[in-house]
Amino acid sequence: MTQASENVVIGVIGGSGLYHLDNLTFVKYVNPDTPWGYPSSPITICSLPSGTSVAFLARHGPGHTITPSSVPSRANIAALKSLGVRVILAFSAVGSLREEIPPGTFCLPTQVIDRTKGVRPTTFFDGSVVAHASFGDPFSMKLVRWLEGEVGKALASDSRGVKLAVDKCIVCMEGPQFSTRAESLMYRQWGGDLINMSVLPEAKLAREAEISYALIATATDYDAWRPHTESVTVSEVFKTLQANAETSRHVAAKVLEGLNALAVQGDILSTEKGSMQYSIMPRSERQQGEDVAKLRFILPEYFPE
Ligand SMILES: CSC[C@H]1O[C@H](OP(=O)(O)O)[C@H](O)[C@@H]1O
Ligand SMILES: Nc1ncnc2[nH]cnc12
Repeated sequence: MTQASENVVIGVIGGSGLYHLDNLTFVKYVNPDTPWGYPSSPITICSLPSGTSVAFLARHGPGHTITPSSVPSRANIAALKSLGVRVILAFSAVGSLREEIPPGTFCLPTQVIDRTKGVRPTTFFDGSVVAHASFGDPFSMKLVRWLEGEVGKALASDSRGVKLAVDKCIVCMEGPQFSTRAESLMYRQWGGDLINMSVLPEAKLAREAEISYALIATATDYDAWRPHTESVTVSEVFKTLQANAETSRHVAAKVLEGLNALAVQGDILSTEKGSMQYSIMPRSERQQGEDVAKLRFILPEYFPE
């Protein structure tokens, strides 16, 4: 296993349609081997105009060959953490469950409803070391509040006229098939505003690794709830995917410099950093050495040699 810190503080995860940040300067690829295997794709280290490096990872692989249920999220989060990443800005193509969120809208959700089906590993603590991370606020609220202003400004400076919706609730479903109309209507009744297949377990694992995580959800379709309208298809999603990816690259280029400065200064990390200290169940001689060694990879401060 390689645990070579690149002194990169910000990680970007790209979803459907967002397979690179080629508007930033390419530096190199790195491919950390983690106790949970290799990430979805080699990670691209890119530099911002100031020379600051950021890490980019394509969630479904560079050729979109990994289904949402098979994304190696533990390896992805562990690999980013091993490079030094403390903040993840994740992008996702999402369906809209609300008339007022048309395709093309960018959203910053603050809540999640879990409709995954237990087929994805959801924790780093599945061996003899047990932990219960707080997840009432599944996104880093300091990060989300900062992004509301900065993403809003970035979108206002772009010619596409994309709107930003805030304080939304995203449903994470098990794909790969899209929802039935009945499910889509039910999610609306539950208070869901958006739907995707990817935010979990990614957000949970980022929390366990004490990484501040926020999602920029980019709406591609109206899912299946609208009467007299065709339910979502991949060709529908593709109509907005490319434009959303270009806007995402514009947003990333605009916000990453400020985000890096804020992360280095530290306050934006303060809710997540240190949060696992009291989430890990007390030590016992029954904890296995190999489990402790794996956890040392993501949380070395709690599992010293
Ligand atoms: C291509 S439509 C369904 C697919 O798109 C989203 O992926 P991502 O979140 O990585 O942008 C959604 O979650 C599904 O995985
Ligand atoms: N309608 C939808 N349901 C789930 N994931 C999606 N990703 C994009 N659109 C989606």
